[in-house]
Amino acid sequence: MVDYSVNGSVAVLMVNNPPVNALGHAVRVGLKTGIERGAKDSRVRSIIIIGKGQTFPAGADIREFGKPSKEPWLTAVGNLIKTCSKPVVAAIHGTCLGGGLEIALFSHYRIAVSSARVGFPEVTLGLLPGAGGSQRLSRLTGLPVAMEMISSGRHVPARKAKEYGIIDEIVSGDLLKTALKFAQEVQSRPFKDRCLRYKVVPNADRVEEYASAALTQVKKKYKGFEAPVACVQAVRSSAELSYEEGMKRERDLFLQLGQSGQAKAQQYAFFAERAVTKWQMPGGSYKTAKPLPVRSTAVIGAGTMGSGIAVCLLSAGLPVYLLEQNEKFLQSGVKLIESIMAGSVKLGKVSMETAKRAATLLKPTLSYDDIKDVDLVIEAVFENLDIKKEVFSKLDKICKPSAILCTNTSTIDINRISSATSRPEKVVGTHFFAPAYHMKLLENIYGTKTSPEAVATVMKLGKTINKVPVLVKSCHGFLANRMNAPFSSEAIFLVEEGASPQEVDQVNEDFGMPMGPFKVRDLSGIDISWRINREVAKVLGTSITKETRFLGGNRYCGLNDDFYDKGRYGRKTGKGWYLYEKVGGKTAVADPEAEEIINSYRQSRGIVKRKITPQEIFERQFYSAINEGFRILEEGICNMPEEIDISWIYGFSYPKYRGGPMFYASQIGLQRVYDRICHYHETCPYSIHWVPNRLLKKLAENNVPFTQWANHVSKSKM
Ligand SMILES: CCCCCCCC/C=C\C=C\CC(=O)SCCNC(=O)CCNC(=O)[C@H](O)C(C)(C)COP(=O)(O)OP(=O)(O)OC[C@H]1O[C@@H](n2cnc3c(N)ncnc32)[C@H](O)[C@@H]1OP(=O)(O)O
Repeated sequence: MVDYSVNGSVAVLMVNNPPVNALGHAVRVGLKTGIERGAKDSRVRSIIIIGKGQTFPAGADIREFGKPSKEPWLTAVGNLIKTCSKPVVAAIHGTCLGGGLEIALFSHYRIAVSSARVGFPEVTLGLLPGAGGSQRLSRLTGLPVAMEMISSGRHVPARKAKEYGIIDEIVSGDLLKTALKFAQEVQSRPFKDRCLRYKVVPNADRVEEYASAALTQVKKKYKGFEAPVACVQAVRSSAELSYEEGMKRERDLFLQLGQSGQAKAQQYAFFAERAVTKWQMPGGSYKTAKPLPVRSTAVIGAGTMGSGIAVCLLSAGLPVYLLEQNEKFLQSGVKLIESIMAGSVKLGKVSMETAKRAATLLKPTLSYDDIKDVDLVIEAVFENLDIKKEVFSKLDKICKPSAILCTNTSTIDINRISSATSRPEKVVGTHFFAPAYHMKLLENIYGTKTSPEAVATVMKLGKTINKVPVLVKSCHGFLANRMNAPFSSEAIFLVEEGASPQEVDQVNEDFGMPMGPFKVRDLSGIDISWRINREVAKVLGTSITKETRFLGGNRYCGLNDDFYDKGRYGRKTGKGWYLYEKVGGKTAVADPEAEEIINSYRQSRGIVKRKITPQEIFERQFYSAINEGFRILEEGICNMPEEIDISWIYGFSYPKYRGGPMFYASQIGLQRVYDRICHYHETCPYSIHWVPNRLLKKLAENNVPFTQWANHVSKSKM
């Protein structure tokens, strides 16, 4: 795990633990032994620590977290480096993160190639640097930078790290050769004063000012997360306490966070995000299917979604033909793209160069002929099967045979769309979430005839455009919207029965959702849900009237329709479930007129308002979604609960510190969740989503641990 060799007067400790040289137990033992050996070796006058393969150690081995820790701890290894009688040089390439940066900061010198990045991403795992990083970094960089770096987990490019004082020299050429030269040069220099613990924290007297600014920032930016606040507190202690006391404070905070549910959930989310990249479908998987090259693209439809999707492709450097049916719509799409780009530059999310390049890559057109040679098309027209089929039939005639034809449908079965083409194997769903340029989830959907090659292409495309792609099997609503349906229906049923929109939103926001369901409805537009309901009714061969209380045999609430009838479409009209300061405003306040609409709706239907507890609001929304999640698993719409959780985190901004709805259910205990679902099945009849799922029942009865759920899924499918 750590290879020891001597080159002239320099010992080289080469960490060899692919893929990221994580500092697992064997590596820690190897480093300890290597340092001790180098210190004793009479040929050796200095020591290099370097990573084999693609990176310097990228941190502790996260898989060891939560298991009994085995000595030596990283701190003990670091102390050996720090007190070594010979100077130690960290030679950095790739990603020097977490425990890796701890090792580098314990070393006497740090050199790095310009492509390297350094950082303390522990906060993203619900933790803070636990081996003294919060005490040493501030001594090098000063308090504001240390507070920001550690509480954000940001990866800092080598050049910036040099400016901060973290890196001593940026080197070029072969890293090992350069490091050997550097290590020889430093042999004659005194190095004891290089030890960071003896340095004074710059501007320590301004700690109060820096800490309060940092706390205001993190509480706003990372609302609900515990670790960022603890990170600021740990850095703060480097200025307020002695080094030893600061180390103790850091350790206490580390242990406190380590035992919290948030850390467990965030670490689960880390691995879940990687698990979903290992997709599988009948006939292929990430291992066997090869993606086709995507060098040129087209987006059909320049509305809000189409333009947002174009921004994603353009930002990744892909040429985009933007196709519309008339000049007016086309120009409005181009304007929208320009304004999204300008906004992203202003917010520092996109560089000016990227925006300028994007402008040259955008090709607005009214002609299908222009897109005949593109590698991939994404259709983003109105959510209507007939319109989509018409578009796909045209694409089938025009596009080259190898082109991948994607649809940005949010609900319609891919098989129904692909039936309009002679090449259903090339048709695949790419469901973006609004706003498309911001939300990270890309729900990719395969139909019965979609080829693994087409899937591999859109899974790769997702990564290219900086999304988190999750693969699901086609069905009505797919994964995300299928689970969202009971979740948001229950919100409206709760208001129908007696809760206020504010009470429902508050419960959701207290749980950590960035916005409650009624604020979301106001944002996306009450007219949109009104239209979707009519589409659903049409598919069911019926229509919606004032008397409609059931749709397709399921409970239906017409409150949304009453708001629509009053022209209250949400933010876009300045009023919806809430009142806004202006048309397009963002500040939602309770509105007596909205309350009146709700009251008269209840009266006209003979509904007696009742008091509903926050607990009931929470369970009705989240447990009904979880029940649907198990149904989705049982039907094989996805393969593992991680796919559901990642979809919620990146599609609906579900709080990462709770892991996702399925992980959350595992923490509550499946038997309890199942019992409550049975309870609501009795008390809220007429909603099919409360029929308790069989897979959930089976897993609950057998007390199956979360990690085994996926195995039971495949068995239940056989
Ligand atoms: C009494 C008690 C006293 C207390 C004493 C406490 C002492 C504590 C001391 C130190 C604590 C240190 C804490 C840490 O170091 S926490 C870890 C910090 N590091 C990270 O968070 C980095 C995580 N990794 C990444 O961000 C990326 O993987 C990256 C390194 C940027 C590489 O990205 P990419 O090239 O895209 O590769 P993947 O992300 O797909 O990863 C490839 C596979 O490697 C696995 N992996 C990555 N990092 C780790 C890790 N740190 N530990 C274990 N495994 C890791 C990842 O899961 C992929 O695996 P697979 O291919 O199976 O999916």
